[in-house]
Amino acid sequence: MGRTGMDPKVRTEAFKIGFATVLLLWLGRHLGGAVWWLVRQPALWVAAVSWYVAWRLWTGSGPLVLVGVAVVLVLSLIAWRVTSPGSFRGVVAWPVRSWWRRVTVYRSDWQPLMTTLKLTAKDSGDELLVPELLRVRSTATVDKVRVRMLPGQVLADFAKNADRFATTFQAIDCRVRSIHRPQVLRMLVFRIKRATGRIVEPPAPRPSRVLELWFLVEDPLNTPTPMFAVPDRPNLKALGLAVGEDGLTWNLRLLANHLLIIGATGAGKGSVLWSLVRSLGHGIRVGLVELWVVDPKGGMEFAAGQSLCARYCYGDDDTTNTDAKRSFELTYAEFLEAAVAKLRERQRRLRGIFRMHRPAPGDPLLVILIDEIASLTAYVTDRDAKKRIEAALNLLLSQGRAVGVVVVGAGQDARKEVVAMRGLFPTRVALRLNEADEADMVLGTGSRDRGARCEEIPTALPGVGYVRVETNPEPIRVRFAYIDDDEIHTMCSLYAPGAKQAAGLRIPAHASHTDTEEVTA
Ligand SMILES: Nc1ncnc2c1ncn2[C@@H]1O[C@H](COP(=O)(O)OP(=O)(O)OP(=O)(O)O)[C@@H](O)[C@H]1O
Repeated sequence: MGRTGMDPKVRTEAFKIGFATVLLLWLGRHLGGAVWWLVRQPALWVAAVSWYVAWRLWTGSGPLVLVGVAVVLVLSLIAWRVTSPGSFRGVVAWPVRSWWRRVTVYRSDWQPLMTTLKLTAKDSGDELLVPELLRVRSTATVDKVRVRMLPGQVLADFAKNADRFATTFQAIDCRVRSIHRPQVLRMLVFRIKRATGRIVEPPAPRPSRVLELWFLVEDPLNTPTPMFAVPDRPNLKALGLAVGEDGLTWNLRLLANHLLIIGATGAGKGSVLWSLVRSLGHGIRVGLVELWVVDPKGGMEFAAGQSLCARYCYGDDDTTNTDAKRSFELTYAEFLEAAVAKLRERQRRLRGIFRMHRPAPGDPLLVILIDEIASLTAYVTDRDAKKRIEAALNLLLSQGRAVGVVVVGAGQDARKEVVAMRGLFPTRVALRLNEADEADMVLGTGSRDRGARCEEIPTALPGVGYVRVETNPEPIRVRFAYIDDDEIHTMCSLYAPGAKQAAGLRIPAHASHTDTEEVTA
């Protein structure tokens, strides 16, 4: 080794570049950057074109014409806002708000904040590197700010500063969410394969260096979520049940899924269950969906909706249990074993033909809905019943998804000794909980650190909770729609299996929610 520590056999050649080339390269780089920046400034373009048109009108036709055009423009915008509020928001209101918030709120304090939080770095030339503020997308309630992290940074570096971000930008709260890299080509290949009948898994999400900060500017969840319109044919991959912090609908994928709902007493578990049942209304009516309900609270939750169920069981003084000496808990076991028999029958029928059951009238999606799941797991005293229930439940949870048997369980207690099989539920909802450590028990380790502070949900906000889906570890805060007793009676008359939809009868849409405006207004 030589004095420099380099291999003496390796010779580094010196390249000489002329001053003109260096200047050209420098200009090319900076001009290219400037052009690219200009292309990405729609507000600037709109302003420039408006000024140009205004100037031409002023000089060509006089100020009166200019004022006339301005008045017509304003009136057109008002008419658009009134006749089609949804498109107006998407095309005008939210983009303008996004630009305004970016310029007035986020841009000026961005670099000082990054420096204070030590999220900047210096490159070899001593130039300060700052995480790049990419774009701001605002809804009526949330600003979604995209940031490109510096090399070496991870989401946790930002997540631990969420409170500081919120305070700096005067937001109610701030959530740090990861963004997956777009996979246009891989998704295209996946869709083509699926369209040609090949059952393939969608491409796994790819991490990226971009993350999103969600600043909650107004909380749309402070007001109850109105009921959603019941679709004529439920989309089992996206059932609208709740509203998210961005004021938009949160959809549940029920197909090939299981759902666990945990919440303290009065947290609003009933609203999640009934919102789900209601969204399935027409599916139940035409036999696309079959509801099997276990209601161990003596029928207190679901008795009013019994006519919607293909099977219904409430244990205790269940009329189907005629032998007084027999433990009522065996009724639960038999109920779940009947579901397992269905599962086995479907496995036999579909083996080698389909890998995924496709629900259809006559061959429905079976939804096994269990309220107070602890009554079937932890509180069972009959040992035989306990073993049989556990075996059946585990089978349904581990093998049911592919054959169209879905389990929806609700309860108050998420401890492992109470719901040992909680890991088998891909989608989980944590409503208000009593203890801080319960959020991680329900939603998975690290969920509380990612913002799911369920113990802080006020008792005055029943139906508010955090949802975590299998494909995204970040919990989403939502509020479910509340379904009252009158609505349950209406549902029974409209959606009971086989209920006739009279010709020409328009099923009342009830209160329907479609997007932010209706919620926050
Ligand atoms: N989504 C909601 N929006 C507004 N109010 C709600 C909502 N959900 C529930 N409530 C109110 O809270 C009360 C309690 O709700 P619910 O009975 O669903 O709670 P729960 O979690 O099922 O309680 P428990 O475990 O004691 O049965 C309801 O009577 C209703 O007044």
